[in-house]
Parts: sequence; C-alpha cells; structure tokens
Amino acid sequence: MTGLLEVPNSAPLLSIRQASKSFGAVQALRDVSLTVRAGECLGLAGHNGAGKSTLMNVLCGTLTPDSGELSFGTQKINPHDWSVIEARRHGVRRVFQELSLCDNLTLAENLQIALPRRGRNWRRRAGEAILLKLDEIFPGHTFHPGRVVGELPIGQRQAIEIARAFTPSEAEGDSPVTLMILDEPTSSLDQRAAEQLLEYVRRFVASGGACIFITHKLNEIFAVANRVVVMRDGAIVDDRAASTSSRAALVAAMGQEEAHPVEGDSSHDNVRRENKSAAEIHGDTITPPAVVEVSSWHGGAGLVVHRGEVLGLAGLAGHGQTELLVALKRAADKPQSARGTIRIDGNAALVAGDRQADGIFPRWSIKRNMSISWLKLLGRIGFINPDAEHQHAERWREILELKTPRVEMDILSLSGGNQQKVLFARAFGSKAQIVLMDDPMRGVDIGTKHDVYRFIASEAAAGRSFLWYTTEFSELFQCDRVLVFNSGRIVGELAQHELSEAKVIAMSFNESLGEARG
Ligand SMILES: Nc1ncnc2c1ncn2[C@@H]1O[C@H](COP(=O)(O)OP(=O)(O)OP(=O)(O)O)[C@@H](O)[C@H]1O
Repeated sequence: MTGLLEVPNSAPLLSIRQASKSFGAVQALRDVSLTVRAGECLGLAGHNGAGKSTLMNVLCGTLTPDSGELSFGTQKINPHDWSVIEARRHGVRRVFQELSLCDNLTLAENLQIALPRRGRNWRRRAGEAILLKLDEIFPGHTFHPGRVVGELPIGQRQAIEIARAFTPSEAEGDSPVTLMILDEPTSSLDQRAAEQLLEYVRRFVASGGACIFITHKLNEIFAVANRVVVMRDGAIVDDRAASTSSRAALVAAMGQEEAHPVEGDSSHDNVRRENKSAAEIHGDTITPPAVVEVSSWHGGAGLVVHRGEVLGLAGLAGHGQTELLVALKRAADKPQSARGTIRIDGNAALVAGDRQADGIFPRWSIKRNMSISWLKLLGRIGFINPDAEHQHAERWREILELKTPRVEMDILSLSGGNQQKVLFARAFGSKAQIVLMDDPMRGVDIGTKHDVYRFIASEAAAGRSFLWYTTEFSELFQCDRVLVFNSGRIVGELAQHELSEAKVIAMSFNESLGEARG
C-alpha cells in the first residue's frame, strides 16, 4: 500500500537538530534531526526501544536532551527552556502511550486538571468541552462527563485521553493546537474507534494542524501520514514521502522481519494455519478434552475451550471480554470461589493489556517482574534460587529480544513495548496450561508480534490452551475459533474459515450497542 497524501511544502513548525540523549549506558537518541511542518502528518515507526518516545519527550518538553538544538518556526529555543508549559503555550500537545488520566476523577475533572476552566460552573463547562471534542472525534459515543474514569475499560480511557489532548485551552497566552503528538493512540481502541480517530487526524491536518503519529500498526501510517520516518537504535534511518514508501520498505528500515503478513493484509496468511491445533496436526478425530467450560455467561451463551485450542474473543472494546478473562483467572486461582457456571481444569496465567494498572510491579526489577509467576518453580519452598531465576530471565530476554543492558534494572527503565514483552515472559514462562490474553499486543513491535504468534501456535500444538481478546481484527486469524461479544454477552461464534470483518462487525453492533459503553 502506498500513501496518497501529498507532503506539504509549508514553513517548518518545530525542528530539532542533532539531538542526543543517554540514560546511563543506553544511548536512546543519537544525533537526531527532524522538522515537522504545518499541514503534515508524520508517521513514526521503529522497533521497541528505538527511541521514539524519548524523541517525543524532547519535542514536548518533558525531557531535555544532552545536546542538540530546538526551534519553533524561525525562533531558536534553548532546550533547557523548553518545558511542557512552554510547549503547550506554542500549541504542542501530546497523547502519551501510558495513559495519564486520574482514575478517581470524572471526565470533566480530568479535563479541568489539564486545561483549567476558570470561575463558576467550571465543572459544567469542562464537561461540555470534553463532550464536544468526543462528539467530533468519536461520533456515536455514549460517554457521560460525570462518569469516573477508573470505572471505564482501557479502550474508552484512551479515547478520553485523545479527546482531552485536542480540547482547546482557555488559559491566556495558550495557542490553539499546532502540533499533536500521538504515541500509539489506537493501541487499545477497537476497530471502529480507531477508524474514527484516523479520519479526525486527516481532517485536523487538512485544516493546517501538524501531527506526529507513532504506531506499530503500519497500515495506519499509510492511512494517515504524508511522510514516514523510521527510527532504529536511537537514530533516524529513513525519512521520506509516504507515497514513495511501502510496508516492506518500512519493515526493512526497522531492521525487522515479517516473514508472514500479520496485519493489514487481505490474504490473512498466518502462522496458525501452519501450526494447526493439536487435534488437526495429529489427525485426531476425537475432540481434545475441555479445559475451560462456562455453561452460561451473564445468563446467555457459554463457552468451551479445548486442550491445544486458541480461542479468540472479539467485539467492540469494553463489551465484557476482559471481565470474562478476569473471572476465569479468579476461578483458576481460587476454584472454591468460582461461580457455579465456570469449570476450569488447570492453572491459568493472564497477560494484561492494561499493564500500568494490572501488569507491571513498578518498583521491581525486570527480572523479578518476569519471575514472579515462576518463583515456585525456581527453588525450594520459601527460598528462591537466584541462579535459576537469573537464568530463566536471561533466557526470556533473549527469546523476546528485550532491549535492556541488564535484567536487574528497574522495569520502568524499559520502553512501553519492552514492558509488555516482560508480561509475555511472565505468562509464557510459567507452567500454566491455560493462557488468558487481554488485548496483549499493546505497543509491541511487528517483529516481536510475529514471534509471539509463532510461539502461541507451537505451544497450542503442544497442548496449551489460549483465550485471546484482541482489538486488532487481523489477529483473530491466528485463532481456531472466535467468540463475538456484545453488551457483555457472547452473541456469536465463528470458525476460522467463516471469519470476516463484516461478520464480526455485524455481530458487534447487533442489539443495544450503547449499554456497555461509557
Ligand atoms: N528513564 C529511563 N531510564 C533508563 N532507560 C530509559 C529511560 N527511558 C527510556 N530508556 C531507554 O531508552 C531506549 C529508548 O526508549 P523509548 O521509550 O524511547 O523507545 P520507543 O521507541 O518509544 O519504544 P516502544 O516502541 O517500546 O515504545 C530504551 O532502550 C529504553 O529502555
């Protein structure tokens, strides 16, 4: 696919020259130069740990580079004077990869703490402002400004974060949004919301705004960007018009392999077909035993997962998929507390999609974050064998190509995608027979994604079972069967050969769409 959008020839908006930044032994930026112009959307790609977020931190004033120059328009800026407040004054906004909303506050209050409305009735005015922006970007949403954000699933929180970033400031001296930096903005959005956002960004750019759009979903880059930039190991290695680039060129510049198309490809060739389920591979005519049985879920249809099966969960975000996975995890951990309808045969490990809230232990090292689920395997009762723990962590560092000098470092020293890899290592490295995955590819680069697909396929062929909720439609082709959720219930089932986007969408939109959302 090639980009169709022209590269504008407008004056430079924000430029950085020869910027470098190190964190201890890690050189996150090496001599990076980049200019963003009004009316252009720059798609930024690169492997996990390539330096994309670090560069954005410098551009939006959250990080000062060790060296380098900045300018806004024709005005040179001392990087030490370029703060978040200065950047906002110039209309530079950012949506972070890790969401920055306060979970205990409502939508309106979250807007108020970022972009204060002065005087009386601020709550009503803040609520109106965020709703207006949500209407513009995500028409048909059902958010209420008085809803506490922490009660919403991550996909909906991501939508709020985006709308908040685009909402005009009322502070004196603040300029309208000139440059929007979106760092993996669709990582937890469902397909429909992601398309709405891409459409909005195209309108924003057409009206003269500038945007930097970071994503590991390369089809999005070609849908929205006029220019594509690739980072690799802290440096910019490719920078050209999207119309002269291609998916293959991007992947090659990133230094990654994509032996099989994994997303955005109409053939949907996939590793799962090569690594068929245990039953198919062995030509078994007998169905493998069930390891998970839910006779009825929320009063509706139930589900069965067999040994060696990969069961996909689909539907709009926030329609009960995560809730099911959490209930299964609880049932596996405490069978005595399981609700009557759930039977689970074996241990279960959960790969969280919301890594900040449910995944990482922020005060622990990379190694301990990985090994927490293996500790029982790594020593005698009450004692951890440090050598075994270290070896295990090193092995997984290699398998998943974690970008870190040492596994003893803090988990927060890792880039977002590398933190997510640690969660995979924790689950895959455990002895759990059932792996529950809650939209687990958030921020994971395409090379690693493909390795994970391969790993899942081979583990399933060896008898492990997977329940896999994903917001990326193409990933469903890695599953044997797919259950579609709508308003908390299972409303349909599709075998792999029956799977089509149109069918999933039709099932997702049937019945009362709004109830389970915001
Ligand atoms: N505060 C920090 N302390 C130590 N190392 C850091 C810190 N922030 C970033 N790094 C390191 O800098 C490198 C670049 O990280 P960065 O987050 O910019 O990558 P990225 O391209 O955004 O990756 P991802 O696609 O996973 O989000 C990584 O090796 C990361 O571990």
